[in-house]
Amino acid sequence: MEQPAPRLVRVLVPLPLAGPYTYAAPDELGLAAGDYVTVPLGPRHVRGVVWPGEVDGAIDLKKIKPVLERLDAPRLSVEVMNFVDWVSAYTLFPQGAVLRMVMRSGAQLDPPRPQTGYLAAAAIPAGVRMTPQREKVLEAVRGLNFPATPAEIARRAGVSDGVVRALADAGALEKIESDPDAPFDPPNLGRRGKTLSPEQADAAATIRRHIERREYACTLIDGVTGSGKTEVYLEAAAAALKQDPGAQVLVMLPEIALTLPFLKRLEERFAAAPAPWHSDLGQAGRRRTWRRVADGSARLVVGARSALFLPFSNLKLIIVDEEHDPAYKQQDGVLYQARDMAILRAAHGGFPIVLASATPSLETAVNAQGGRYETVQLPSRFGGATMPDIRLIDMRETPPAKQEWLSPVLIGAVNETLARGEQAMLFLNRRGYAPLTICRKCGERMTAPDSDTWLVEHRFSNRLVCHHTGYSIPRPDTCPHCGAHDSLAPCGPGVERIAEEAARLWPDREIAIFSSDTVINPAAGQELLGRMREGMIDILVATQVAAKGHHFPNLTLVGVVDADLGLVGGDLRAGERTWQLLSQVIGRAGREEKPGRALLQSYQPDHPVIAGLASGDRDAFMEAERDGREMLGFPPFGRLAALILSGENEGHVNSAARMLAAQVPHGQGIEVWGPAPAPLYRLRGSYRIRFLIKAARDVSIQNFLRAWLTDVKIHSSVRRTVDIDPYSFM
Ligand SMILES: Nc1ncnc2c1ncn2[C@@H]1O[C@H](COP(=O)(O)OP(=O)(O)OP(=O)(O)O)[C@@H](O)[C@H]1O
Ligand SMILES: [Zn+2]
Repeated sequence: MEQPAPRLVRVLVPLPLAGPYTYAAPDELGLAAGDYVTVPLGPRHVRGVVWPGEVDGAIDLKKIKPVLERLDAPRLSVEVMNFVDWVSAYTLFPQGAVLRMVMRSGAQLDPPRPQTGYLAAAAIPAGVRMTPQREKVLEAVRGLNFPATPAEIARRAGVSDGVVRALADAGALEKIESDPDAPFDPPNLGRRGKTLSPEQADAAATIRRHIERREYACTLIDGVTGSGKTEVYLEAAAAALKQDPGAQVLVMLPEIALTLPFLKRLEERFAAAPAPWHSDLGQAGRRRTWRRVADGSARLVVGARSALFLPFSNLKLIIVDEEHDPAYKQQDGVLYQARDMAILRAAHGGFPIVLASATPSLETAVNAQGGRYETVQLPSRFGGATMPDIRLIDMRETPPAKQEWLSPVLIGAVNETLARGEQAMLFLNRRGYAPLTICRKCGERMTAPDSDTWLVEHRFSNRLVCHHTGYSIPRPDTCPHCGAHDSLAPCGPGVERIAEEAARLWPDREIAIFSSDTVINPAAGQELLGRMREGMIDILVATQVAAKGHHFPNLTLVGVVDADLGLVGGDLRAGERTWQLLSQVIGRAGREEKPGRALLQSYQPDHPVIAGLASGDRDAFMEAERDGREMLGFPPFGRLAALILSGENEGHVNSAARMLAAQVPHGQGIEVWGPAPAPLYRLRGSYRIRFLIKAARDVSIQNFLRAWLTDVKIHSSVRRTVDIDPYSFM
């Protein structure tokens, strides 16, 4: 008798393959689209997802292998699967590479392993011998409000694991088996937020109307720094959560430094901690959030850009805070713009999205002007606080002392501020001590051996570091080129050097550096921010990590050490970015009753960006930016894509570039520039060549690239990376 033909399914695995593969679906597994499964792939077993859509007709049944098992996890929703397909079609990265962002390592699909943790026992059994080390453990355990592992307790107590285990064995600690995927407490929706000002209430009502209609709509909250945008969108979040008992809300933030204080704020608002998603979460924390987002029980999620790819079961609102922030662009792996993809997600999911910013991106501003987004405005600070007074310091007229960076005018302002018992921030968006190290003897510049990049001196760690690749070496005593002793001289300042100058000027004051080097983990960041808020720090020397979101009540002076810094280089968004960053930083000053001021040190005070910041005329600046981009047909008036060829064999990279250049297809409304050596021609030992493709708005740049790239076969050692809507031109 003939076997009945097996039912066939498509399975997408989280690998950069062409698309889903076909497998036989054993009846007993009862498979449906969205199920997580294990399938054989060559000699390996891999995890993937049963993908929607028809199996390709021409299939050799003899070659079809069966799905091996179905994994125990809630089905991936059709919406998320569609989203994976759209992101793939938009970015031109394979579906499997996008699915990988949803499935991660796949470890969260393993069955849960109960976690053993310990708390303080009610009493210490008689006869347990106490030692100073054991005392430390007991003290650490008494401070716990959750069962912790022996390793965690040991870390807190500053002893070895063995001490903890011995105490546990002696019965002095209580053993608790806990659910590693413990559900998140539901948000308390009966709790009311802060009483909104009339402007805030209007803004919130507009967004609520979109939520009630259960339709896609994009609303921009355009409000100055400190205007209370957060309170407005929290009202919207509450409304969406109330509307439907299963609804999920995602709040996206550009950076982890912002995430932690924000989690606290939400916890206060909803009397329950939201589900967090960020790089510092650890395996267990990630797993818990992932599983609870998948089963729908995590209703309020706060995360960095990758949170957009969590397996939501019922997402009903997305909020993108600081929507203009360039950190929303993912710069490795699948290259995507999380704000743009969030809008796509909401549009296809048929639910509202909210963007918030004090300095909207030009893309967003143009969409708002064109009526594609609705805008709600908060033109003044909450509670009557005034906007800071902004002044330029012309560095040509009042220069700093030799080998110093603060002009007498800024120094005077800091003195006044400190004398009033207030705090100052000195802002310089450059990590480390000095961006360049030069040999005074032979003129050699210290560069990375495998990249065309300068090595940045870091005094804390006494190393020279490449900021592009992370490569570093101990700071040498002799010049590697001419061998001269003690000849290496730092050129220019980074935050560490500014802090050194500040310590010379204000030796009795408390000075702290806030940058990603000095704040190595979120806990350290929290601690520093706490000290700053409480006024224990007089002068904070900071990079852009301190620029956004923070609220320091007693900070009244912001000094921008080098306002011109971001303007160099031919980046299409250099002016816009400088504007946004400096507006954010300035916005940290005077957020409560004491008025704030900002001083910008500049060697080109007439530059339109610098002059515009000083006059505070955002509309004029945006208008000029807009006209410039429109004239050149740059985004959002046209589309851009970059094609980067890279490889360790320079000859292969060059010939691939020539082949591609020779076969550029003809396309209406499309221009291809290049090939040209990338500004960073050598990076991590690879040679890099770039093309830039510009298309009119109504042309599919993806179709053009697909046609071009599938036709040309290049050497297998050459990597080809497509970057749709590039933000980096290096
Ligand atoms: N309706 C309100 N009632 C009481 N306090 C409020 C209200 N709205 C805002 N605030 C307070 O004002 C300060 C600024 O508000 P918020 O952080 O929401 O502003 P923002 O516009 O998001 O700021 P930024 O863009 O600078 O980060 C916060 O301390 C906040 O708690
Ligand atoms: Zn030398």
